[in-house]
Amino acid sequence: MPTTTATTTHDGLPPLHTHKPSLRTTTNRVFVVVHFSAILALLYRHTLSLLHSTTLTSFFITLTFLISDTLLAFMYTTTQSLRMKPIYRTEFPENLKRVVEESDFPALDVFICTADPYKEPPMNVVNTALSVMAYDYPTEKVSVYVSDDGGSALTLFAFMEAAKFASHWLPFCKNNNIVERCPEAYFETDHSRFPEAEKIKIMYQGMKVKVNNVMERGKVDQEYLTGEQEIQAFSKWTDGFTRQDHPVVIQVLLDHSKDRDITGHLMSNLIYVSREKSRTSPHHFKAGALNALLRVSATMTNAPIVLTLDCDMYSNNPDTPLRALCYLSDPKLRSKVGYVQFPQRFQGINKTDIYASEFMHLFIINPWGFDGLLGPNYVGTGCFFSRRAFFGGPSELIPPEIPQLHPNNVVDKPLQNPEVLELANHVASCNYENNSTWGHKMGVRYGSLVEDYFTGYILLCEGWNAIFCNPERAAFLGDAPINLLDALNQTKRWAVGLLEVAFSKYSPVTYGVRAMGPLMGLGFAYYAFWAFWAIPITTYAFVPQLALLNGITLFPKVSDPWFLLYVFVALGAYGEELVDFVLSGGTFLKWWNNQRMWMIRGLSSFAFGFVEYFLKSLGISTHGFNVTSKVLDEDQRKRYEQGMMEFGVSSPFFVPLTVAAIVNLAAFAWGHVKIFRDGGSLEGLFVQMFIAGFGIVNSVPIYEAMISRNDKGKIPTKTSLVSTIFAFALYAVAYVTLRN
Ligand SMILES: O=c1ccn([C@@H]2O[C@H](COP(=O)(O)OP(=O)(O)O[C@H]3O[C@H](CO)[C@@H](O)[C@H](O)[C@H]3O)[C@@H](O)[C@H]2O)c(=O)[nH]1
Ligand SMILES: [Mn+2]
Repeated sequence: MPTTTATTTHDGLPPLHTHKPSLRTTTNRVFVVVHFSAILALLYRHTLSLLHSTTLTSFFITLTFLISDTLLAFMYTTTQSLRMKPIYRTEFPENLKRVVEESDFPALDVFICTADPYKEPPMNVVNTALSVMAYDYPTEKVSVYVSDDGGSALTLFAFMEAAKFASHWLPFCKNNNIVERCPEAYFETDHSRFPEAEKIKIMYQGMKVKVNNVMERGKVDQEYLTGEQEIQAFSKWTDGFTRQDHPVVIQVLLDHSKDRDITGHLMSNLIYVSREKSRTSPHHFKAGALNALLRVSATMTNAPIVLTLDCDMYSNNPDTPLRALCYLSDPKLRSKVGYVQFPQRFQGINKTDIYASEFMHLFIINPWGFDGLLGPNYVGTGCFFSRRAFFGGPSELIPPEIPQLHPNNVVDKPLQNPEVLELANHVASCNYENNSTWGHKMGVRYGSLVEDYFTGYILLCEGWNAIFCNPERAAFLGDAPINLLDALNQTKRWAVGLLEVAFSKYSPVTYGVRAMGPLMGLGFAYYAFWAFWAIPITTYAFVPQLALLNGITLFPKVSDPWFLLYVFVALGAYGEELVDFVLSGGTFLKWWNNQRMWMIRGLSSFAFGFVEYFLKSLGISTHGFNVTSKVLDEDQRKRYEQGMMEFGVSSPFFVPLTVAAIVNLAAFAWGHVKIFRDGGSLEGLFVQMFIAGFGIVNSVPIYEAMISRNDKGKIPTKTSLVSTIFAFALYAVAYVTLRN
């Protein structure tokens, strides 16, 4: 039986949270010993055959499998660390007000990042902001900061409209106790039982039309502006203003000391920030944006709790800050907890999640595993930080360069005080960080395209703990890519960013293990070396098949006892994943697609990520943060909902996938010919036939997209042709090398 440890804050006070270990802990631990022994036996066998290889070809083939299987074993070991002590938490937000007076709740600064109005429609960003402004939290304590790295007047315009709409939307939500506080999501369903709902819906749609008009024109015309103040706000967009080169823009859109909603209640602060940009200084993408916000917010409100959100992650539950507080205000945890991470969960995923973008392992399963150790990784959004965590480890504060940025500083001036605004502008300038430790010892860390992973990891290394909070009703809902190319580009960016950490002096296998112990270190290494999957996946996608085409046997016969070992190792690994996945709330089909996407990424995102990383290290190319598009194409959306894989464009990503699909099919067919026509024995070729067959089953969407589809999402003929040529070339190379 699991033991339940309830944490009571003080004598007699009700508990704020509890947690229990996973029931599978013991099974997991026993299984890893058995399974790992089998893996070692397999590697031993490879080593023996390597030593006894008779020809150069067999030597190289064995070496390839030895390397691939060693990498598989390494990745396997890293994931096991997260199976050793998973825990599940529950919190009791309903008890919070009995433990902490509402007036003692800490203030909350919310950061929302956006970077490009054409890839991240301003109306979506507005929805995210409105959903958090409507939190069930004392309004005077909430400040929402929008960081616009796109430096777009269109986004500012949308937010001016949003500020007006908020004065209707916020009281409507609170007075009617609406759960769904993101207007777009709310109005998707019918709400005729609230008389005002219709009126507000019309208002919302009016705002949408206005914003979309401005978007279409690409600029904010004077006719849309009311009053001197609004005109003034856009005066910074002069002719020389571009997204890469522009001054700081900070605009207070709502000021809680004076702006009231239509029922007369004060509203939370809403502040638009676009940090200064110049082509000559590095801006460090989202990490830079967050650091600028950390400083700007410090000068204006300096709330002790900071929530970071991506523009596409709206709040789906108004009590979320209370849940975070259940941990952040617990006196037993308070001084050690650096952040409380909520999982990324998504809206609009299709029934079987064809692109595996729910990332069940990344966002749910592994965080449970981390949570039983020191805490989950930070995933960039939906995370409540203690501001203090950005300034050195729990026992050693690194003071910022000016006292106003100190996490304990109390801001005693109003938001729009000229001195405050002047300082806010100063700390958002692009030279501010020169000769400072921002991004290195302080704030969000620089040097990786996955600033989230890197920063969370470093905070944990510094001695902070973190909490994984996964309430039943999703706290936040975000957008996932709905076409294959977007999905693969996203994982390629992650793969590159993770390699940047893997090969830095902070590598989890060295630095991480030293700082946090082997289990945490390995858990983080699993991600750092993510791109390494490319090697075994590519090997298994091509080598057994090319050997089969040339009649060469690579694996033990079915009657050989070693065959059983192979079966056990493979089924064990796959089976364990399946059990984990399904018991964590997934379905069999989602799991199936998840494993397919793992292979697809291996052949594309991971492989290309690898190449890109090494080209960059050699100084041959550079890489940037390519923002994922959140714009929905209606046709694409329909195909996505029907579960069709979207190719459409010709991209190098699709070539290895298509080549693999062709080679596997050819090998499988040729294997049959050999067995049935030439009377070959299935015994020896069984494993290779099985692998090719498995490849084929996984490639079904690719065959469909090559041959039987006629919609815009099919594989372009050019890609099919190029891939066929590559497949032949591979065959030719194999023929020449394997047959002698
Ligand atoms: O120069 C930049 C680039 C991006 N962003 C913002 O970063 C967020 C994430 O970008 P997105 O294109 O949505 O990337 P995803 O791959 O979907 O994001 C995941 O991966 C990122 C790291 O690669 C993390 O920052 C995110 O939180 C995490 O959800 C968005 O809000 C962007 O507006 C900026 O503010 N400035
Ligand atoms: Mn995103």
